[in-house]
Amino acid sequence: QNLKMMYTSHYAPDLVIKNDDLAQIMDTSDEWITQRTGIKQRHISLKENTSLLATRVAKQLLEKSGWDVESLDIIVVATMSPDAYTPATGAIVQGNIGATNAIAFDISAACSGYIYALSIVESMMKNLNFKRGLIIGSENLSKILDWKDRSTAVLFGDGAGGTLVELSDQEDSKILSSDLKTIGSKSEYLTAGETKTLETFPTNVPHNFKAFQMEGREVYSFATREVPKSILRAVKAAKIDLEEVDYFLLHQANARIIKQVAKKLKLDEDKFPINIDEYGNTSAASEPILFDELVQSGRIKRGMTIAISGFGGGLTVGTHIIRY
Ligand SMILES: O=C(O)C1CCN(c2ccc(-c3cc(CO)ccc3Cl)cn2)CC1
Repeated sequence: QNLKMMYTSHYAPDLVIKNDDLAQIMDTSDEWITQRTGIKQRHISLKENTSLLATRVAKQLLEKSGWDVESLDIIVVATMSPDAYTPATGAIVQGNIGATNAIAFDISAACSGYIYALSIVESMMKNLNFKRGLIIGSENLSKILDWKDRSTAVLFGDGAGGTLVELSDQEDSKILSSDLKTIGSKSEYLTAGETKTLETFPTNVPHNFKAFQMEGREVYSFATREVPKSILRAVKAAKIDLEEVDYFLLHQANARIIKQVAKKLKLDEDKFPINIDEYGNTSAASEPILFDELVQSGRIKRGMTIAISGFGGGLTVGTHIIRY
């Protein structure tokens, strides 16, 4: 049995903050942000937390598919900005949409979260004889950023993207191969939300929540080194040639990184779509948002072979080769 990507959808909050808006509140410029990242604007959530962004995507997917919500067997939300330690954002979504027959939980793999979630859902659906699943990448990064740190605050945005998947006997559409890798020795390079306290019986819980921090140069070089390797491992495992991949959907962390990966693989940049200009870096939401935009625009068609890669906090990297 094979996992088939059935429907895609995405949602970004209405408030759009342009680079010039940020230049009003911190020492940065549209020119610097555009040149160094490719970002022109980002969506910022004022009232919708991570579960609400994810719930909108879930409702859009149920609308688009016509599926009965009670036919869902599993819901996984990939996020590094959950509503809370508990309940899981996925469980909140399950309650919001009334998917009473679905088990629901979160996974935490930062910008590779959607990629890792796809593998977890595929394995659990095959093992537990599930039929239908919902995977959502959802982030409220604006709530965990240090808005005084211009080196990171300008890079991120809020949003959610999701996919309805179905286990099917058909051979036409499936995950051809998966490559997942974690380098925990470099985990300190990208952190957020660490709660430190030295008190034995702390009186003020939660302790001082630590905002997002990143060793940009280290993460940047990790990405340009590890992403091409992950793609090559996945292509080899799929027993196809690199040239047979129609599109490479890379985590939208930085436009220059995406171009550098294309160059390293000696492939045409047209095969590496970029929408970071519109959304900024939305971490776990970035791959499913890009995937939906390419399906909706008709650039990705049934029968095509796509590579979808995530990379970031952990540090983690992962690639699926999917025959769509
Ligand atoms: O050019 C410059 O000076 C700077 C150099 C540093 N840059 C970076 C560095 C790392 C990331 C990044 C972030 C995540 C987190 O989701 C995941 C994956 C990556 Cl590769 C994004 N930008 C921005 C431009």
